[in-house]
Amino acid sequence: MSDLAIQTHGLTKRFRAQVAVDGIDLAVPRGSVFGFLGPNGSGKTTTIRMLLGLVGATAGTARVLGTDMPKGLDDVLPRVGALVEGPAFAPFLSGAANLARFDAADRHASPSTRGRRVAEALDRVGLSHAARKKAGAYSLGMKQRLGLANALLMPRDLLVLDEPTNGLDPQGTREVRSLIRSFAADGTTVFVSSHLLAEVEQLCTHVGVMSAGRLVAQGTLDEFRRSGASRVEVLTPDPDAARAVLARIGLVTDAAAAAPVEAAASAGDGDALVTAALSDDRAPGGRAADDPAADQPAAEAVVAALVRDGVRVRGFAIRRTSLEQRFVELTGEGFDVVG
Ligand SMILES: Nc1ncnc2c1ncn2[C@@H]1O[C@H](COP(=O)(O)OP(=O)(O)OP(=O)(O)O)[C@@H](O)[C@H]1O
Repeated sequence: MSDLAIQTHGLTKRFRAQVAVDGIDLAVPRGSVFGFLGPNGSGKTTTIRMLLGLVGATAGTARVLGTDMPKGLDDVLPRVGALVEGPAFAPFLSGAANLARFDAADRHASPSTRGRRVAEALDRVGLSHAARKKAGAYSLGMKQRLGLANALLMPRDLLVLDEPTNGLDPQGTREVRSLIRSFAADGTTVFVSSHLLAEVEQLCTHVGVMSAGRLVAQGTLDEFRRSGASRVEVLTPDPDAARAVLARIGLVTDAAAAAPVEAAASAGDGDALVTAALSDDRAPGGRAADDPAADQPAAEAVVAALVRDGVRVRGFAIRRTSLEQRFVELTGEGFDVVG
């Protein structure tokens, strides 16, 4: 059995002249909560629609739960719960009656256990109290939870959720996120798209970043945290000697600062800030696989080398690129970072 819940190779979708999804190689590990992150229009929904067989791919392959798609749709879909663009609920039917209708449309679902399935799914998303209320009178958050209940009518190995908190107020957002955490805690793989970096940071173990139809990076969230470029900052009255030492141990120093530094709290008269790039700017899963950062010295070795050569070190810091900056670098676009 493959240890990937979703795997694609060169998956592509063209709408006439426009390439909506451009040859992506996704690898979503089983048991992960995989955040599919990208700005609006970057191709997330189109990818999800291809994975679920709602639209055909122009090129490339996709495997879902170890089965080739769309050939294996009938076998795979019963094991996949999906929330894509909110299911169409009948507003004049109760929440429970809506779920019963969806359940009845599933040929794998036995009618004799329908009532129990519906009640359990409503309970799971905290809607038991509103089971008899008309769906049209539900709040947006309740409708979204009803959609999740619909995805949970049967036991699932994989949940595919397209922007599940879109349009929700903060309370509804919190509820839906905590539900997603509870699904993951049960061992279900969750593939969730979002344009919110904060959401992915809070929820996900893995992340894939889309930009203009391309998957520009993917990996664990921890890999992303470690992947940004770092800079060494040395506050010293001996900037020329410091630069010479940094260059000797293989760091590329920045051009000399134009003026002595006054901002740093520890800066004294004549102190200057010498800076150098510590690690290469690389992304997990990116195509530049060679890793020049592996040869670079550890931070403590930098300090030791400076002191050994008599450089007076009055301040030392490693500054890491923030995750937000990292995503902006990758996508070339600003992200909504709140939410
Ligand atoms: N049926 C279609 N016909 C033509 N173009 C489409 C169609 N569906 C999507 N597109 C285009 O493909 C691109 C990717 O859209 P998609 O909806 O997949 O992005 P997204 O990342 O999900 O964005 P959003 O968060 O806004 O939904 C967009 O430029 C969109 O206009």
